[in-house]
Amino acid sequence: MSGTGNEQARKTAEALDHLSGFGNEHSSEALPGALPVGRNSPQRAPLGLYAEQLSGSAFTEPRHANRRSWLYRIRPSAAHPPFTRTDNGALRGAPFTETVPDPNRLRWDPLPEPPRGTDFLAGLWTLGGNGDAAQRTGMAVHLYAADTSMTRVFGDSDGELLIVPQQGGLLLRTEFGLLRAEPGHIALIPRGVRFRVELLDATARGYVCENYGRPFVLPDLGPIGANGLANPRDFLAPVAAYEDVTGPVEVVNKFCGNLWSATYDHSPLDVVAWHGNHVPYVYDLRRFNVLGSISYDHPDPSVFTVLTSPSDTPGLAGVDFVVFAPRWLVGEDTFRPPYFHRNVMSEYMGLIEGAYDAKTGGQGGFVPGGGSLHNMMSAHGPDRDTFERASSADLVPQKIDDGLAFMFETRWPVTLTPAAATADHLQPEYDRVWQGLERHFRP
Ligand SMILES: O=C(O)Cc1cc(O)ccc1O
Ligand SMILES: [Fe+2]
Repeated sequence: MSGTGNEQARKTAEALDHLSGFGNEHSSEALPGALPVGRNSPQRAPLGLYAEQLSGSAFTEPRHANRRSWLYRIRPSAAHPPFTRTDNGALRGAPFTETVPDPNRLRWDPLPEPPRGTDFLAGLWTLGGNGDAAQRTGMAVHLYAADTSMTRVFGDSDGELLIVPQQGGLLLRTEFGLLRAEPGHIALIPRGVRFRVELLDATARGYVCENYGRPFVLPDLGPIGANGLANPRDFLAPVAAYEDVTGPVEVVNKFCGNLWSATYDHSPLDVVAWHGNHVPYVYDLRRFNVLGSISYDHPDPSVFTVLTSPSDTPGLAGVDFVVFAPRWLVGEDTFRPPYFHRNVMSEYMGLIEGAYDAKTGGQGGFVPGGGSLHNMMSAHGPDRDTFERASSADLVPQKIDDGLAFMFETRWPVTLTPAAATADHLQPEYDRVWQGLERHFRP
């Protein structure tokens, strides 16, 4: 996309209005009177629009878990030609069965540069995942690298997409309106919602958690109280905005792991008004209210949970999204960085910027745009340099503000795609960060 194109997208992105609040029953109309009052499906919807319900939960799920939106659109979604299979590129879906699950600690450098002309969808590269899209369980880890705005439209029937930009801003044109997601923000596109990604900068890179399971919600706060962690009002949904475009538009649908394409004779981003709670949103991770220990010991990272996808077992997430945001460390007589551990949950970590406090062991390690995978029960923790430094550090209050890292923590091991298992950017020597940890035992 030309510089002018990006400038136009940036101007649009910087002027957006929002609706605030997580999980709210929002409503919005781009034209006055477009939203029916007092009923969802009048005999004739206002302004000659078509009424359509988009369900994100079974009709009969309990009220707290029930998700649906009503869309008032120029043409009904049903007015489309058949979809035919198209190339999946480097995108894969669950079940992941092409490699043997690997118990080793693994770490990758950033993705290589994309070929010129790569849009967000073509730039998606699947690292691995678990569960089964057709069973609506599990998750996948994708990364993306793109240099071109999409002109086509994408929708994922398999799950919701949690997008974590690492470099380059994104303008998300969705059925519900426009959202801006810069590095340090997250964007969530619910299952089935159609959208197009335009680049706000020359290139864009980031991570995507595709969640096949129950939609992400805010974690319960228990004794923390009524406030803290990610506060609901900081989640921003779009206001209605529509494209009244007649002419060929390619629409790509991901269905049970494969991409399917159809050329519509209009843009499906033609929703003039909507109401409901199955809506896309963005959230600025710097708004996260970080809570931690103000006495001793390093708390478990669950205290940094931004969003959680619950399973049928209380407290056991299909996947948690966790952020390691700037914070103070004040623990007394405490080894302050992440401890050595083996976890039944599997941890994929990414770095948006700067450094991560468990991996201070120098250049070429855990770098922005890279990622690490510590699968179920694999032993990991601070690297040698971090351990040595933190074991003898002067325990004055210390501000950690030189990085923004995150974790997708999932209940099942992550099985790699062949592309991830054999990637040139897979670091062959990652194990070495734990070599040379000396024996200090003095019985
Ligand atoms: O492995 C990691 O770096 C993630 C992590 C962070 C932390 O603060 C405690 C446990 C944990 O798994
Ligand atoms: Fe860990």
